[in-house]
Amino acid sequence: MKEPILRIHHLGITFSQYTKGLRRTPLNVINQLDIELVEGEILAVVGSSGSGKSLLASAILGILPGNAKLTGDMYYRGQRLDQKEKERIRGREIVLIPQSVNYLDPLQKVGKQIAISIKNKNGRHETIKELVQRYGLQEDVVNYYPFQLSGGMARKVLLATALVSDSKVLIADEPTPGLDEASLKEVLKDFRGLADEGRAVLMITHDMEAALKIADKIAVFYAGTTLEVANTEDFNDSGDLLRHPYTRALNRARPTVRFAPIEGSQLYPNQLPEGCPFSDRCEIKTGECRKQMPELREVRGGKVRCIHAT
Ligand SMILES: Nc1ncnc2c1ncn2[C@@H]1O[C@H](COP(=O)(O)OP(=O)(O)OP(=O)(O)O)[C@@H](O)[C@H]1O
Ligand code: NI
Repeated sequence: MKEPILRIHHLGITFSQYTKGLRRTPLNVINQLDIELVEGEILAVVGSSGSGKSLLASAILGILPGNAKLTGDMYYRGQRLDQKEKERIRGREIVLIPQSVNYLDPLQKVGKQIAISIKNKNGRHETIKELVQRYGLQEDVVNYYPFQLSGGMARKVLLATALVSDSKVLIADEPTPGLDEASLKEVLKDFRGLADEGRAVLMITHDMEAALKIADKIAVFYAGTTLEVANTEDFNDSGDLLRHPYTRALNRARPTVRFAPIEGSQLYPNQLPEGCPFSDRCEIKTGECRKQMPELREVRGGKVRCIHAT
């Protein structure tokens, strides 16, 4: 097996929040996130709103707010990734396409922002021109300021900026909303191209169909924990190859499978049951599930955090 370029092990995030007066209460929002990124692969991270997808990205890049406390370990190329190292490689070796397009510098023209990312100074102009055409942007978009862009256009600019960088790891947080069908295809193709060049891509998305189209593996997050890491092929109509009851439910909810919604909803971090965070909604839970958080373990070529998975 290939050594992962980025490994997140038992990541936890707790925010200390000021409540009445000067009292601080810790709010544990991420419990146990575990993922591995491998060069040449695309890992999609799926999970409902609030499951911790964007926080994972912020934790990797070292851009969490000051009141966040991290636990667990991260390794980049086998070396422990501390805050200083994160700052050193951010934007160079690990590049983020953020969820919010407010990330673009409002005071700088779009073309200039793309140009900064291009390592090879010769041919900059051509590279930008090519990207602009590829994503169907008007040619004069390079002279726009970010406020003059629509949401979809801004997203394409962010994508273009990340694509021309020389990074080893690309993290894209919800890259697809606001894209038309043709651009979506182009983006997914570009991600595949990056992976085929030997880079690693982490794609955070709500769009299960897009994830299944291009990812090699799918990590399923729920309430701040990784419940399963499955191979894309495991998501077939029967769902028999999937390992976790939540992943199977997600699979059944796909329009092309049965469109069966999942009952109940993900609880807020401070309301989670003891033990397995999914146990309050689970069809196969037993008393045992409430005792402790299950470990993420290998089952049939994937990983699952469920004591009943076989
Ligand atoms: N600065 C913060 N202080 C306190 N709680 C926070 C903070 N940022 C995020 N959270 C909480 O952490 C949890 C995970 O948030 P996160 O943004 O990672 O979710 P997400 O999976 O990216 O959701 P979405 O799909 O909506 O983007 C949520 O419950 C959120 O309310
Ligand atoms: Ni998010």
